[in-house]
Amino acid sequence: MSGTVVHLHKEPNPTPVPESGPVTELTVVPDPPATPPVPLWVRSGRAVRTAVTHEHTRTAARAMVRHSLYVAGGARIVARRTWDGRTAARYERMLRAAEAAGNHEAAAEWEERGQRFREARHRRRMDLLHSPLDAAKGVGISAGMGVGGLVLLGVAMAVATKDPAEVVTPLMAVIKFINLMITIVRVVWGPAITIGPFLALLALWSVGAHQHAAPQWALPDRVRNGEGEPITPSIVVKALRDLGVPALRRAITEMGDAGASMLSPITIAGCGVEVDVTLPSGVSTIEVQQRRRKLAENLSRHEHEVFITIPQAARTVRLWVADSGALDEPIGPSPLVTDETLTADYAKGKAPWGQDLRGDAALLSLFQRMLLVTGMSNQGKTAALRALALWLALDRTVEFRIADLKGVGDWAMFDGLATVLIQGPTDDHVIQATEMVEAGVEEMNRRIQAPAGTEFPPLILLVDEAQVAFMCPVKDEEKRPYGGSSQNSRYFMACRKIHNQGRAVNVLLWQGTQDPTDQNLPKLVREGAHTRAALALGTESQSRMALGDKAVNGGAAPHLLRPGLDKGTLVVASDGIEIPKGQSSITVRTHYIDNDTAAEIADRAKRLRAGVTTLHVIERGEDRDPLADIASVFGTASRLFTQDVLKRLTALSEDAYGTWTPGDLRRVLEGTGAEPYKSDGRMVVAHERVTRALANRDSDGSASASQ
Ligand SMILES: Nc1ncnc2c1ncn2[C@@H]1O[C@H](COP(=O)(O)OP(=O)(O)OP(=O)(O)O)[C@@H](O)[C@H]1O
Repeated sequence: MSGTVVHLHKEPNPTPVPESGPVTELTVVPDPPATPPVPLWVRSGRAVRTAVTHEHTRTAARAMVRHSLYVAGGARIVARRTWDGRTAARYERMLRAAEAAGNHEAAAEWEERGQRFREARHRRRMDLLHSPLDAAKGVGISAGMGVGGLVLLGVAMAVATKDPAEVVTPLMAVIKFINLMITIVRVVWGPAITIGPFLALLALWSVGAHQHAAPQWALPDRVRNGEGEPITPSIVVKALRDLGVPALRRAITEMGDAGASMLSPITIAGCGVEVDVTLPSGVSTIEVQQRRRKLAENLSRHEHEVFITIPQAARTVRLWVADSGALDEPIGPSPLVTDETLTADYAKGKAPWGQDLRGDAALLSLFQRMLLVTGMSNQGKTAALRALALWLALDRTVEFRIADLKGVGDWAMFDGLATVLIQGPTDDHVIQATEMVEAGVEEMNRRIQAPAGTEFPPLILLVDEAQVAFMCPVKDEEKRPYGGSSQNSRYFMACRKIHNQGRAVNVLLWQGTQDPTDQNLPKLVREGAHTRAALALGTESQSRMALGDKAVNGGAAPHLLRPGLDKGTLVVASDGIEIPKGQSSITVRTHYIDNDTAAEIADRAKRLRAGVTTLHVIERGEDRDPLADIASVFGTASRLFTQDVLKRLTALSEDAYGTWTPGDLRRVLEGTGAEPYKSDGRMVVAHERVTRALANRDSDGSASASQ
């Protein structure tokens, strides 16, 4: 017993090791108890089940059923074809199809054709009534003429050979020939009778196999899952029939094979095919559009590989179906990368942004268009926006002022290229970005007031991650919020002003924003953009915010792009890009330009310019104390004209007061008791009143501070 025990504790007094060395103790491990044998019937059952359910068995069974059914299916097809050929069934079917599709013109035409067919058939049948007599007569005459001819030939031979027996020689030769024929037929007939049915079955099998005339489950895997299957009219019609729209199903069932008359010719379009479907009456385009996933599955495609748009023709949907997997292939590099000599032209040029689904270059005109790019996080919004900016930067007349409210260096390459570059997500950065856009508004106003015909270089105010600005809770000293969308929200109002009037004087706002909501992208701002583009979004309502109702009603569906997989793919609604007639949007797969390459392109753009000094922090008014500054510019004067106050303030700080107007001065002095007033017909400011206002404010401030 002790031999089978394994001690888990250390031996307190280890046995002394004999001098000859340690003794190895062997432990006897008992055999595990023998499992009772599984009864034979259970084992046989298991073996049978494994054999029956094995993939090879199933494939073989499927093949057997399939090939048998091909023969039956082939027979059905041949019978129908024969029936169609001999009766007016085809015309009836086409007539029903045209009626089901609501195409009464075509229905009338098919009815007329059917009528003509029946008349011709009637004539043939009537002819057939007289024909046995005519045929018998014909046979009699030709036989008589044949025998006569042969006898004449025999007579000629008899005269020539002087042998009267020759008269019947030609006749006998023909009789022998007929006899030979009968013998041949007799020999061949037996085997033909035996082989004939097999050949007929083979022919039927071949027709059935060609048409895949077997139930879906019995077809080979390749055909069953439709992988890589080309899109044919019958596949499209079947996909539409099984879409789950009862009216469509009924109409197509009534049409039978003639359902294909709903389709335009299927044409190759880029890495897929395109087909227009004229829907039967009673089926609306929206019903098809809403079932995109089902339609895609019926066509053996993924949802993102089928696009449904509404062209101009009434009751018509346009389907674009990608070749299986083609959309997952990357598109080539941007021409900005491959062509180092590329330059841009703001007014006449178009940015090479990517490719549309047809594989054609997607070129976007940026001329006098406000831009809005939205999308879920990390889908390529910044990259898409930056690609446009990089192209436009190759036009040396364009000035950029950029606020990147994420600030992780995505726009760092614009340092030395943009005149303003704000990078960071804090409230301070939002304040700076707001002031950048407000300065743009001032520039816009200056331009609007310039003499007519003045040319203005393009000024692009670019705010990436603009939602940060809209959501900023900070208020300025006049209690005006920087964020929000109220009438006194500073960022919002500045954007609206640029949207309203900036276009004509080339002051343009480009914004990139994430996950749009009514709060982080107010309606008026999103609708102010002329070019709206969206990467993958979460919901249809976001798509509506991003692109507008019109685009989404017309089939734009960025919410159906696959987050993560469709990075860089945008749905674009703009008149700056060529959109197929009748469509309201276009899907563009953009070229990706990474940070390093972007920096190289930015360097090229910098070389085109004489050297730009980038301002990183905007000199802000509130860093100074306007009232104290006004008080300080009087010197010994008791009062000054408002114009002189402004001049002296500008001399004090060009950045803070260089753009001030008398209105700004009035705004600061309003309510202080030191407002400008008229003296001898000119507006003046009194030194003593300003000093008093400053003293009052300071004492108020200290009073409130001491409370
Ligand atoms: N056109 C494109 N093709 C392929 N991949 C792309 C494309 N554009 C962007 N990507 C990929 O997506 C990643 C994120 O891009 P980007 O930073 O532009 O997204 P974003 O939407 O601005 O992100 P976020 O706003 O959340 O910071 C890139 O690092 C890149 O890998």
